[in-house]
Amino acid sequence: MAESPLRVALLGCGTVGTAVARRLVDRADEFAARVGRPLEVVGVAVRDAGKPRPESGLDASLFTTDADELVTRADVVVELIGGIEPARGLLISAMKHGASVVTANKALLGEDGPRLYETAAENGVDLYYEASVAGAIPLLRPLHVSLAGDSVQRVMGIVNGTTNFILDKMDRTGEDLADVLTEAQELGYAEADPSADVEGHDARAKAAILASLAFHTRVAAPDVSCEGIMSITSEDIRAARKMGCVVKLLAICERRQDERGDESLSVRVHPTLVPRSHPLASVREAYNAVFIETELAGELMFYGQGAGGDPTASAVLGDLVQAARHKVTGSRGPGESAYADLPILPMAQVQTRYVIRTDVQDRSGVLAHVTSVFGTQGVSIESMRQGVRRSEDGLATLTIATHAASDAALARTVDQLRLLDDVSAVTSVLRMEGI
Ligand SMILES: NC(=O)C1=CN([C@@H]2O[C@H](COP(=O)(O)OP(=O)(O)OC[C@H]3O[C@@H](n4cnc5c(N)ncnc54)[C@H](OP(=O)(O)O)[C@@H]3O)[C@@H](O)[C@H]2O)C=CC1
Ligand SMILES: N[C@@H](CC=O)C(=O)O
Repeated sequence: MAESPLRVALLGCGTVGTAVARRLVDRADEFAARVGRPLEVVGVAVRDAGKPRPESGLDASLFTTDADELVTRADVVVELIGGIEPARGLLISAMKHGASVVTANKALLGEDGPRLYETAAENGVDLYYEASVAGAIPLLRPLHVSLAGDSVQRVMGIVNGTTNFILDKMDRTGEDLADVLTEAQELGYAEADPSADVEGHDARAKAAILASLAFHTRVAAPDVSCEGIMSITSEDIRAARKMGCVVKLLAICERRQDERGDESLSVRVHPTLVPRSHPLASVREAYNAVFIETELAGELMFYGQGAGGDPTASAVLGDLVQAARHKVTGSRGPGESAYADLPILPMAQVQTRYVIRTDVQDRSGVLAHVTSVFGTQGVSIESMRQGVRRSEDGLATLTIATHAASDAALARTVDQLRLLDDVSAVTSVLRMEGI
């Protein structure tokens, strides 16, 4: 007798949901072979059930607006709606009804991950979310499973495709941010509300997920210091180019140890100058790349497509197969590990290198005044370069690169610079990594 199918409910049929559905339809036999039983899509919850969706390959009768009912009659629920509610309530209800769940929803995991892990554990079901960070790249399972015997020191990378697409295009064409953002939206990379991308909130949620897995501790999105790319101008990009750098939005999660040996974490997202010779500088378009530094393995780099329907569907479907196999075989995958309970270092104490651009009066004594401000605040200067005097305003650009300094000391330095008569404006302050 033929095996009865495993029931799959899809929540959402947008950019990612459509790609997932299409593949399930086109490769039904392969999925049945991999899982050990056929997968049957028993329903798809959407906002507009009457909208024609021929690209999904699914029968129109499967579409419904009653997601609450749908999740009660599935073995595996795949959530691709996004946002906090109704996604959270639906996932919790699905797990309470005995379904394993797969989601690509980093906003929800960043906000309320522990509640979801607990519900999964209480109900003996799987919760998988590989697609939530870095789209297609197999990253979370290697971090959580493959590196479980090692000790992660640092995770640093480009985890938002939309902002990388924007910064890369600005670098290559000299265009302004607003023009390039529209193109990223049209290509399906951006979130429903693109401010989540450009203000760094999407990368912040991903950094929280990465730090939690890397350091076996609980980090939520609000714990992550976050600056987006809205203030980056084409002038910043040109100036970076002159210095042999590119600007990238990086997520950085680091384990620190003080003199007494006490451990803490720094988790942050901000635009960063990266030398063109660094591998992260060559990450183009909507690609993502993540470096992991561990005690035993050393440096690992993960690279691939971080956004878009098909690439993200790859990760979602991998999770679906895994969850479905467990349903068939009865064995569970790895659960959450959050025993370490490490404190998060406040951003003011985090040490990075900086590049500060100022417009100064081109007259004698100016360099001495500027360097004395840095000296007073204990910020060590690595190099200083003055451009030629501009005919239109008589000012010159002075670019100062620092050695590692705390965020707080740097902020005081910038405040003091702004008070100097010689300094007409501090035009840019950027952190620098990857040297
Ligand atoms: N796009 C990408 O490149 C990536 C996205 N992700 C994540 O994947 C998830 C889905 O993203 P994406 O496919 O781009 O999103 P879309 O906005 O393209 O699609 C969202 C889908 O959810 C449906 N929906 C919205 N609200 C409800 C609701 N209240 N009840 C039922 N259905 C609803 C929409 O229905 P309708 O079609 O009727 O409007 C639509 O089908 C998000 O969590 C996102 O962060 C992760 C990695 C990459
Ligand atoms: N909007 C996100 C989509 C994937 O997570 C991005 O641009 O990376």
